[in-house]
Amino acid sequence: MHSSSNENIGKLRYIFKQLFTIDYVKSVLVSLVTEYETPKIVTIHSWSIALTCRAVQIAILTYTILYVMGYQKGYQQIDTAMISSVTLKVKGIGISYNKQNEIITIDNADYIIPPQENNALFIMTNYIKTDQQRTKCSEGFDVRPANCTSNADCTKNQQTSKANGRWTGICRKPKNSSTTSFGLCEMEGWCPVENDLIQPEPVSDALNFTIFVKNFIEFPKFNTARSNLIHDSNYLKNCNWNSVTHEQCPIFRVGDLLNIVETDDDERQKMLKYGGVIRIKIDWNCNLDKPLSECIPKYTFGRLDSRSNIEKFSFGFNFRFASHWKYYNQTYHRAYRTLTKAFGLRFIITVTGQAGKFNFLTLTLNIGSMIGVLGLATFICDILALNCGKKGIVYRQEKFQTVDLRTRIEQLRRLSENGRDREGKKEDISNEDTKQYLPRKDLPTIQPTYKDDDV
Ligand SMILES: Nc1ncnc2c1ncn2[C@@H]1O[C@H](COP(=O)(O)OP(=O)(O)OP(=O)(O)O)[C@@H](O)[C@H]1O
Repeated sequence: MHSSSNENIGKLRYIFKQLFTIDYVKSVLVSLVTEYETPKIVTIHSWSIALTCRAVQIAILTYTILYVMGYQKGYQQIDTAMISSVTLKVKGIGISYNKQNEIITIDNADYIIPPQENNALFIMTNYIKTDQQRTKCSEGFDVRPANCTSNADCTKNQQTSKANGRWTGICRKPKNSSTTSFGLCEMEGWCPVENDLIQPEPVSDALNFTIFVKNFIEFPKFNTARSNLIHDSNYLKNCNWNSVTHEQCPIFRVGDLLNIVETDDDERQKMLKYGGVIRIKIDWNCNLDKPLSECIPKYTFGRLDSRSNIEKFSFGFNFRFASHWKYYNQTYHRAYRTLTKAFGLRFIITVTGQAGKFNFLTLTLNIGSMIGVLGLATFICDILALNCGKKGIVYRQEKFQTVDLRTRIEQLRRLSENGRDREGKKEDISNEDTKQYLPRKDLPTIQPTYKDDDV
């Protein structure tokens, strides 16, 4: 076992020595500058394989030219790292009524809360205002645990999270009512408690409010900046966005946006009454190989909240805020506040986009990829030609050339026998390692005594 592995190593050494003589290395170096090698091409005369190959090549070329180069503009460098700034301003006068049914006129400073936000805007279209002061009063009707028949009920349920103030432990009942009748627990805090069980009607004219969207963008890779404002101030002063006639006007009527995002009249009215969230998407898709004036935004709109008939638990959009003031006179001072529960439309503005410009490097890379993908045709046709059909075996024989190691070794052996290497020079066969693989002159056969597997 051990001697046979030594024998194998010896054989390999001999072969390598034969292959890598100094003269051989020299000849390889000379051939590097004097010989050009090219792959052998096998031509197969078969119309079916040829047509398949052409069909695949045409499909690849069509895909590359029409889709990659034409539609995807594979010759352009793309900049998606767009920088954007958005400023929003709303105009319009709204009319609402107070509890005494008096007309209240509100303007943008009243209904835009807060006055400025990042890429968002809230327009208050409905509200419940409650003037309050710090004192003791009954809990709200909608706070269920506040229903009581005795003081004990109010002490027991003190920990409710819906409480509007600190409960005093007293059950307040209407005057002259019996001991068994229901009352409400007393609380200490801002009184009276807000009553939002009756929803007022939304601000009329809210649909005619207009939103001015000012958007600036920059594509830093191409050092190009654009704005959504058209350089025609007379036009801008009088226009309102419309998807057909004024699609580049940056002033949007609230009613038009509601019509786009919600087709149902009843649902639109509920959005004004209970609030809602609307998305304004500004999309810049610029081909900077064309004139810069053609780099214009596209506006799309959508609803970002659930409809009232789908979401029963919580629909619309509302929040509370309070404005505080203090009243002083010579004898006392008191703290007051006006609590407002605001319902309205929240607009979220998102800006997306990309710009493309001709770039030679991108073009050559895509052409290189196309040439690489063309090799797929040969790959597919080779599989078909060599493995499918009756002639497959014939094509395989022609295409693949088997290197017969046994013959090659025999050649080397003969060379050694003559005492000359492949360049015709005298071979040194004095080495013991080499000697053991030389044919033994006393044996009648010239067949090698080792198998392919040994090599
Ligand atoms: N929401 C809007 N609807 C209609 N026009 C608007 C709106 N917002 C602004 N504008 C008008 O667009 C123009 C540019 O507005 P910009 O805010 O830049 O100027 P401004 O003089 O500060 O505006 P203003 O004082 O009228 O609010 C002004 O004529 C302004 O009145």
